[in-house]
Amino acid sequence: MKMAAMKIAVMGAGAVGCYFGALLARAGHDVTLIGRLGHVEAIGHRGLLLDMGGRRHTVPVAATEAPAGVAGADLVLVCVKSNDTEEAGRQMAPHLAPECAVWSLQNGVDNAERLQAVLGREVVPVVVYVAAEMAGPGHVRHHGRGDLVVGPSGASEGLAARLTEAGIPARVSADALTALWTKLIVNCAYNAVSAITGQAYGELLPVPGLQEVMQDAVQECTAVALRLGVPLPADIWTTVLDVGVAMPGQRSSTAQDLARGRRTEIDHLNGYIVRKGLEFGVPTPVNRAMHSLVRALETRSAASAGG
Ligand SMILES: NC(=O)C1=CN([C@@H]2O[C@H](COP(=O)(O)OP(=O)(O)OC[C@H]3O[C@@H](n4cnc5c(N)ncnc54)[C@H](OP(=O)(O)O)[C@@H]3O)[C@@H](O)[C@H]2O)C=CC1
Ligand SMILES: CC(C)(CO)C(=O)C(=O)O
Repeated sequence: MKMAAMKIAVMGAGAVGCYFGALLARAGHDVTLIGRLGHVEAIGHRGLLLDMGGRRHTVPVAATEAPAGVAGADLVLVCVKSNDTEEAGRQMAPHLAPECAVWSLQNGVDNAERLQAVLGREVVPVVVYVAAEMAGPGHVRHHGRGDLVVGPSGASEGLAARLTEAGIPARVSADALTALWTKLIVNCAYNAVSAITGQAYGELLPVPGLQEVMQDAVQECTAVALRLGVPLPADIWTTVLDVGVAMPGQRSSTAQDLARGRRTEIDHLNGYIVRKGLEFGVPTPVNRAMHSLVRALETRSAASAGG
């Protein structure tokens, strides 16, 4: 028997939100994207463009600037950057239906917790494995993967099954926090270094001494995770190294944000480790240096963007 379509809202119509929103709309779900005017107008005018697998798809989907677009949704996917979490939460809060499930599809380890504090309801952390970018207004380009690891909750299994049917492999795992932390540590190793040097991973890994600096950052992250009681994979450095080796041409999202004059998520990557280190008495000098240097670059790129 065919299951009824779900009503799904995406808060933050950017790369991640448009990619998953497009797949869900194509599978017949009633999707509303909530985003900025340029994207909303383009999507309203000619549909959402999705470049995937060497083809361009035009996906008819509702799009609005109004946070009230979450009203009546069975599921809200929160896909804003980590700096925008609280604001997005405050905007959505008055409109959420009582039974609506809220998932955080964001990098960083505390978005679900921060959103939960604003909304006063459960928010499920979801680890997102995808490479996607906005190619223009209402136009998303998919580069690879597209699977989710979903934190456990009463509704997680049922919803993950529906997403999997829609072509989004989603598995529920009690280890979602460990997976989020592993991703955070990868980001803490590469993102600032790539942003500061302007190099791709295949260029920076062979630089004498740089891997040792990255290893020091990873060791600090591991010490913080241990203090917080978060289990990590046994050889986390191998996991970190493998990511860079597998994508030699990649520059970090932090490097890309800086190049576009956008605020980075560094406060929620190395900056998070520094804050937690201070709170629990764990020294984090390498993460502190990475965080401060990227903040300095942000100031410079904002000043040049302003003229
Ligand atoms: N892109 C990728 O491949 C991956 C990204 N991630 C993570 O996913 C999260 C989302 O990233 P990504 O999709 O790349 O980011 P994007 O910047 O592409 O998308 C976020 C969008 O949400 C908009 N937005 C922010 N606040 C609001 C609001 N209150 N109402 C409406 N729209 C809003 C932003 O607008 P504006 O820019 O004007 O603020 C932006 O257009 C991040 O945490 C990222 O680290 C994880 C895995 C892969
Ligand atoms: C490319 C990757 C996986 C590692 O830095 C990433 O998540 C990012 O750039 O934010």
